[in-house]
Amino acid sequence: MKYYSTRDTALRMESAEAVKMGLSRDGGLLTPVAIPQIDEAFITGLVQENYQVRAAKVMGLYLTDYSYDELLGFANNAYGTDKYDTTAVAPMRKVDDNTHCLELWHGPTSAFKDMALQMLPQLLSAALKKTGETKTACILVATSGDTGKAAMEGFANVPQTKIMVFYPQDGVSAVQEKQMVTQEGDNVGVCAVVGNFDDAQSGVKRIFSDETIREELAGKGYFLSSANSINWGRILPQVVYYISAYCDLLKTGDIAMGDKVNFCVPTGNFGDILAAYYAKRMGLPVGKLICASNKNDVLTEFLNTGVYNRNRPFHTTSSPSMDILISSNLERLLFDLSGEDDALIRTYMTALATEGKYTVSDGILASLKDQYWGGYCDEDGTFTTIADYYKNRGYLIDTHTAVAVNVMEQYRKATNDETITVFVSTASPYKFGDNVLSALGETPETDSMALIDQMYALTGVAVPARLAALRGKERRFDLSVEKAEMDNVVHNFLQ
Ligand SMILES: N[C@@H](CCOP(=O)(O)O)C(=O)O
Repeated sequence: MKYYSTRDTALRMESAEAVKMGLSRDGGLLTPVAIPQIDEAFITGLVQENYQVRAAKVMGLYLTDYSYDELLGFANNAYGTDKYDTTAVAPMRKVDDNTHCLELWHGPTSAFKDMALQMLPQLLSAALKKTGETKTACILVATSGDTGKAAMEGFANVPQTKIMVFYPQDGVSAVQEKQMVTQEGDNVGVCAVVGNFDDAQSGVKRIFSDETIREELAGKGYFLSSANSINWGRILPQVVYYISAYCDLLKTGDIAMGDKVNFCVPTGNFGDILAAYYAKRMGLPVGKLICASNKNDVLTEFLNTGVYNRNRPFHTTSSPSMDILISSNLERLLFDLSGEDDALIRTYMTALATEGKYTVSDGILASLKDQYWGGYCDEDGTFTTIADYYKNRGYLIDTHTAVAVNVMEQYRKATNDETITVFVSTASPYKFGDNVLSALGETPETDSMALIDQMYALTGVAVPARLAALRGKERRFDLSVEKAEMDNVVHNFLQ
């Protein structure tokens, strides 16, 4: 399988090269030139397999310069019980006959990002060998809370890599910050940015596209790469869990082969719901993709009107990982829906960069509406949903998951669609204890570990071991910079 750029379809490279680069030099996203197709026999063949085998088989369709044994080895390393608190890896929880939850936070950092970021470092290390790379990869990450920790956890002490994470200074939860600033490893760095996630992400993209910086770094023996979902090696492992969820529903008899399933995904950077779209495009029987946003409703408006307009207030919410107004992965979706029209994508992305908005064609808008339904949930809705799920169903969910549940219910009300719907649970409630406790009517503690204790005392829900182990960990990083200083941070990090 070859890869090209959403902004240049003349480009060609192998998957190892695409994983290594992370982002195309032209600013576009590296994307497979074709979407492999799966049929009922392929899905049936996965049903009795464990998650690791499912991952190796699905990923092998795209990563044709990696062997099956290699991918299976990576999957065994990524998803073993030393990392995950359940052998199911991505377990399904039945909520009622029409509703299931795909829990993606059983990994080492208690967020869905682990599903890809326990895999990506292995794909990248292998890519360095496959491409004969002698330089060290400097992985730059922008995070609104979850990706940063998961990326550092995956890349800590991985040879021939260094990783620097930028997060918005006042834009992550207390537990997320504690996880990041206490990260161990000789090759990791963390820095707060005065600003929001979009500032951090734009800063990282600016460094990526600066040829002078690239040349300077090359002179020091480094090249830049990414662990954000702009890297194809992040999206692909996420495709796996949608196919796996379908297999699990077949296994339990909740659906029959060919039955359609909706997925409702809480969305910020558009990576997770894009992975569901790829699963559908591969031939998985999927109905609607329900795109759930928080008060930052740029995607909801876009899916309803075809106008993407980031010129709006940026809201800091109780679901900080979704506080994003520039959803990077939308570019891959538009590329696919436009019939791989790289010139059109360049036009849209230039307009986004210069005017902060673009409007898609009527044809693309019609396809968007056919595939997606977009809705958003404000803070009251988020809190009410957490309280309702806990009190009436005994299910403690985090703020991001609550946004998904709330929007799923809005969708059902608006459409009367009774298709079985899987909502995606992206993080443990313990990562967002202050807001979850407030939703349950409690006055939250301020310290991150006290919050964990308080939630456990109230609910008795098991605390993820790696979060409990944060207690007493010393802060290693306390750097904070203006966004214009991010280049210097990278330079200093690589001295
Ligand atoms: N929600 C993310 C933001 C970055 O998203 P990514 O999927 O592109 O890595 C976070 O928690 O950091």
